[in-house]
Amino acid sequence: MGKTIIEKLWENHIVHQEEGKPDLLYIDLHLVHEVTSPQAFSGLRMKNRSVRRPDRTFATVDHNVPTVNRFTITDPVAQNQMETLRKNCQEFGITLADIDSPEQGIVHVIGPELGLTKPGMTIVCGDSHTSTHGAFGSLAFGIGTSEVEHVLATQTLWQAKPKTLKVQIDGELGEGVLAKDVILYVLAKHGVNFGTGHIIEYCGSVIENMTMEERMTVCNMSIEGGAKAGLVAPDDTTIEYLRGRKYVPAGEEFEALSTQWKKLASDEDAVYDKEIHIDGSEIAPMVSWGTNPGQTAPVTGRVPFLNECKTENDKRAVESALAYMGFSEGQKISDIEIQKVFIGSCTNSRLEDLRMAAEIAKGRKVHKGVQAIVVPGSQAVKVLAEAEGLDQIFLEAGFEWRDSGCSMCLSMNADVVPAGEHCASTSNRNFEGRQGAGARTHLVSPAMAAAAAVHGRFVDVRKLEAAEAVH
Ligand SMILES: CC(C)[C@H](C(=O)O)[C@@H](O)C(=O)O
Ligand code: SF4
Repeated sequence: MGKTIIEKLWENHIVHQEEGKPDLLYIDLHLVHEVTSPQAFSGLRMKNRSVRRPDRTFATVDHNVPTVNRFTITDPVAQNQMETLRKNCQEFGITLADIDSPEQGIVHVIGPELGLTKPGMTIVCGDSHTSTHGAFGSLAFGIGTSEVEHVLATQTLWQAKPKTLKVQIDGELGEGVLAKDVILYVLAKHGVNFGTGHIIEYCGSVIENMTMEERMTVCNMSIEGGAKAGLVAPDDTTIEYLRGRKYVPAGEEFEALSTQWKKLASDEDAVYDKEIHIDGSEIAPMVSWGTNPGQTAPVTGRVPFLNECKTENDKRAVESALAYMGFSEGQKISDIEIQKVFIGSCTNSRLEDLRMAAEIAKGRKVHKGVQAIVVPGSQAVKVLAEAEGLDQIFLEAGFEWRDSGCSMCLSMNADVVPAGEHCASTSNRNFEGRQGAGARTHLVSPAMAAAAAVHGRFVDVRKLEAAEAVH
């Protein structure tokens, strides 16, 4: 019987295996940020240990960096975490993309951008959205702080082997339907637990036709479906994205690596523990209306009526989401008024995402009473976006143009949504209080977020001009 890419990656990294116990896996790349690493380094220090492979470890600051006046950090907790990471990296010999580095950015944006992320690798980080790196055909997952310490000390990790899940998305996406809509649709249809205990392989024509940026958006939210990780087999798109990047070998070595990478693809006769099939042509631009990413509807739809809930549990979840979000049953998505717009996060803050938002923003104006911020995922994305004039498009339309960081994705820095306000956000999580106490998050694509900024409510990006002719 053939093997899935998931099994191939797993087996390639086993250092030690014993019946009935987790496997010991070798870790190729360990990414580190300021929030989940301080205790891990303290642990090392207490035990008098060093970092086993500083050359396979790379750090940056992202969660609590300010996105305006970035060198004036007023929050003492943020200041302390960043200072601690700086000291730890110096002491243990780890490369740090610090706040003043042109390589600084959200850890899941800079890994791929620098070519640290490569096919065939095991990649870990003390952060749940490490699944993003799976887009490159790597086994990438988030770990806890004690595991961060274990990897720092040994470059290995104990892991029980998860099951395999194939998510095949065939057909073609309609105009205006983006990668974010694809993953939101999967979550709306299959719920936030469909991936529990599994590693997902995404495949099918829709995935094959996606750029690396789009694949990253999809893999990023695997964790929202409960999966351990999500990945896409490497192909020519992957190889062309990586060619010439800073940490990727050049010349003949690159060609040899590319040949190896392609062999990772699942064998024709590989069998998965579970499969999900989706027709891409059914997907519309999506908007989350509730307090988990599965509580999502097409922009043309509405929030549920309570009597549509199939179980008591469902009903309770919908009831509490409606109360938190301030909605009544059956309310139309297009009637939701928004006050904040956040274009950013490791889900949707790469150059392509910003281009798609700018396309909508161009020649339009942010709606009165709406604050809209655009936060590039890395300083490198910022430079590239500015080189093609995207900052000017946004600024002329009334958006704010910021420095890179996690920003409004979670309330760990100054970018917070006030209680009761609705935010159209290109991020990945919408639970209660995520963007600030009482904040109401709606997960959408970059195009949908930009359109919401212009209209002050959700509009169908596929019918933008028609909508504007009416108003
Ligand atoms: C702060 C960090 C531990 C957290 C995570 O692991 O995901 C954050 O990145 C998030 O998105 O909630
Ligand atoms: S952008 Fe958001 S989801 Fe991504 S790492 Fe930062 S806080 Fe987590």
